[in-house]
Amino acid sequence: MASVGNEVQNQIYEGMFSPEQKRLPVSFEDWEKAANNLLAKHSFDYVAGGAGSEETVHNNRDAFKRWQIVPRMLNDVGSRDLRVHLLGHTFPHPFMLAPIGLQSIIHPDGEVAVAKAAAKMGVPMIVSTVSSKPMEEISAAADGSPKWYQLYWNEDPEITASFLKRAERAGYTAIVITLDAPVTPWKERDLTNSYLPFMLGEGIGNYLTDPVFCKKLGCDPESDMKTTIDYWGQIFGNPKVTWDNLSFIREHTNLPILLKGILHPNDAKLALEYGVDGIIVSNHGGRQVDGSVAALDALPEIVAAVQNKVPILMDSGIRRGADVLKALALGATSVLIGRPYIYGLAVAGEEGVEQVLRQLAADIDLTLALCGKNSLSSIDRSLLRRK
Ligand SMILES: Cc1cc2nc3c(=O)[nH]c(=O)nc-3n(C[C@H](O)[C@H](O)[C@H](O)COP(=O)(O)O)c2cc1C
Ligand SMILES: O=C(O)C(=O)c1ccccc1
Repeated sequence: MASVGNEVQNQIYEGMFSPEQKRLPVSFEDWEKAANNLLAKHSFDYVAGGAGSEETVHNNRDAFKRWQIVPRMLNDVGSRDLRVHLLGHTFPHPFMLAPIGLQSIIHPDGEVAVAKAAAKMGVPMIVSTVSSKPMEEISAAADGSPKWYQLYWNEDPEITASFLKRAERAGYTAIVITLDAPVTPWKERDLTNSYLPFMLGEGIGNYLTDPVFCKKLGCDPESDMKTTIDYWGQIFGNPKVTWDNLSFIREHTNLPILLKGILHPNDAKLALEYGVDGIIVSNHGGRQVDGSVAALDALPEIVAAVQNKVPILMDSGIRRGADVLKALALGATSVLIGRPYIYGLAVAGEEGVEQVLRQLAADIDLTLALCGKNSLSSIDRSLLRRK
């Protein structure tokens, strides 16, 4: 491999071309296939599936194909700067790990394995409210590496406040509020498999360890799982919240707040009015509304509406380096990946996640160079042509 630029590049490529890497898949499709072979059908379907006919899952991918990269030549790409500056921090790569709940259904080490792999690569992890493990344990595994906390509103404000306090104390540096899941979506694979893992107590690690939850429950949560899950079902989720409820979150945390699940430019404008610190354009990987706009297609109008006032991140359908560059060219500061790292976790635990992250980082680096660019900040709309 000729000239791999700087230290970050050297770390990405370490061992990548050694024969033993042949054990693990390379393409997204092969990771997905390997995960499908290893996981129980209901678990794989839970991850891969989307809402209804899964049209949105397909829309997300099709949207990337409608944009084509027009590479430039002779621009000195010997060393590339892949860093991203976001909310006062500098991250080595332009991607983060999307919040994904219930990871113990994929691998017994779940979020702990993911946190270790992310920390090795300096990739920030966003930890879900419905993580299998408690947020403190995941934070300890991340060993000082940056992580954000994703909040699902609870019916009970005291529990929500307790989660926010715990997140700040455990070293999380931003709060991501997910807006696009006010109710449980219509997911036909899960209904066909009769598999609703959160009703089996798979994603309640944060609740089992929460002093407010436990006090209200009035018993030791682990000793009476049925009562615990019933109570969790009563307080989890809050479809009644409105924009005005954001003030409650603001009052209970000093951390920056990002809203995840914005698709309409008018909602992006409202987000600015309500003083949030960032926006994540996302359709939850196609898991909520069947036949909804692809996240990438929603991005340009939101970028125009926000006018650089806050950073915009994007997820849903990112699979390869070129996808990341397209999202950045359309105005995203960084992106989130979901299923790709979960398939890495399914196939080879921590090592699998690390390998997926390295492969994506390498693909981004090489594609950037081949586009005639040597930094992410030099990417803009002029890199793309709409098909
Ligand atoms: C199995 C699974 C569980 C998820 N759980 C959460 C969650 O707990 N909180 C959340 O905000 N988003 C959740 N998401 C959505 C992801 O954060 C992200 O938006 C989506 O996976 C991105 O799309 P991609 O998988 O196509 O990359 C989940 C997605 C999957 C696949
Ligand atoms: O599965 C999901 O996408 C998700 O966000 C979720 C929401 C509630 C409970 C468990 C997972």
